[in-house]
Amino acid sequence: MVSLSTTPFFPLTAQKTSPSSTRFQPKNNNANPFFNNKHSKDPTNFVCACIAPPRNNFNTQDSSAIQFNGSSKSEQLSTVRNHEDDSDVLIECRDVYKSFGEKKILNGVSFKIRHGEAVGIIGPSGTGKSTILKIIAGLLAPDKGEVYIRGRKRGGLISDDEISGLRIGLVFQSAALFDSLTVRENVGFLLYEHSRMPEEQISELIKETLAAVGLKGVEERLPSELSGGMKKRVALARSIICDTTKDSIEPEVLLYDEPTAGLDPIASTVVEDLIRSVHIKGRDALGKPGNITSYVVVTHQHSTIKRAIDRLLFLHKGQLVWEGMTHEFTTSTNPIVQQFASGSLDGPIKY
Ligand SMILES: Nc1ncnc2c1ncn2[C@@H]1O[C@H](COP(=O)(O)OP(=O)(O)OP(=O)(O)O)[C@@H](O)[C@H]1O
Repeated sequence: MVSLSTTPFFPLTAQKTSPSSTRFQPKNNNANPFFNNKHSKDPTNFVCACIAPPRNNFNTQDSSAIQFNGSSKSEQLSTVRNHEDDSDVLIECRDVYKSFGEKKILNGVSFKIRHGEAVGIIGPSGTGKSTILKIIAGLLAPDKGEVYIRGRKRGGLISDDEISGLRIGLVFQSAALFDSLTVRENVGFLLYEHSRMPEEQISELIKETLAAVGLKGVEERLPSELSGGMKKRVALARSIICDTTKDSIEPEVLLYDEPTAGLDPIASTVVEDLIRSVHIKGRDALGKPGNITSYVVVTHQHSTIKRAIDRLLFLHKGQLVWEGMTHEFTTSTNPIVQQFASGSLDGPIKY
């Protein structure tokens, strides 16, 4: 199943104008949330895709600990414990390179995201964290290197819709809601547009999904009537809602780009707990297990790292320079990690 830009069911080609639905009409016409994305001015960038056939034999154990070898000069990584098999790998980036014009952003990034993982990508500003998320989501193509989705090499951006088996959703930092649509219409957008579910059933599902992210009675509000934290929760609801009438529900990986940026500490905690609660290892506000198989969070916030992430990938100058479990982050002897963790001006990271 192809995924989206902000929701797992987003159509392959992005909307160039406000959504025009046969089931609902926007109240005004300034609504394309995809123009709000941090770097993209061209809506045609918002094609998406990903997937590969289902593979059985998932290992649902936590990921193994991988730690940095302590050498900041070589910035080499050593894997302390290898997985015996890769049958639980949902996404793999292998030696990914990306430049924008003359500017080299990613310089050979490799990592795997496994079934059940909660992974964070951290590192200094401009080091390519959002870029790698967009490459995973299929919004950008790497210049070199490959992305494998459940063991299958992704061939392109929108060309992958014939393969299925994993949904990948990207939750943008800006929440990227359609301004002219109500919360109900935003959350149910793709079900209204692309499913055969009856409207009543969609409405019920929207209500349930909003309740799962702790929002009740806001269905008919416009995004402008919500706080920043509420918008992020609506965006999260839109990402996790899915067509429950389908025979099989595919596993889903959610990619969060700075989900707590701009929020006060308490609102951040709410969002961090929500991210945990919609994961398969969590429980939502209604006490039900979440349906997000694995997730990846790009963040700068210590609270988010501590509260919502189990394993960290540290990117610096377009390379993976450290990876390890979250509890290893603050005790790492790697000077890059130490400087970043302490916020010191002295160290290898220069601005
Ligand atoms: N579509 C694009 N066109 C041109 N340059 C881009 C584009 N997307 C990203 N960049 C540039 O690539 C670099 C990396 O951007 P990216 O957003 O991936 O960094 P980041 O690590 O997420 O940064 P931050 O932590 O500040 O959000 C930046 O210099 C950015 O300006």
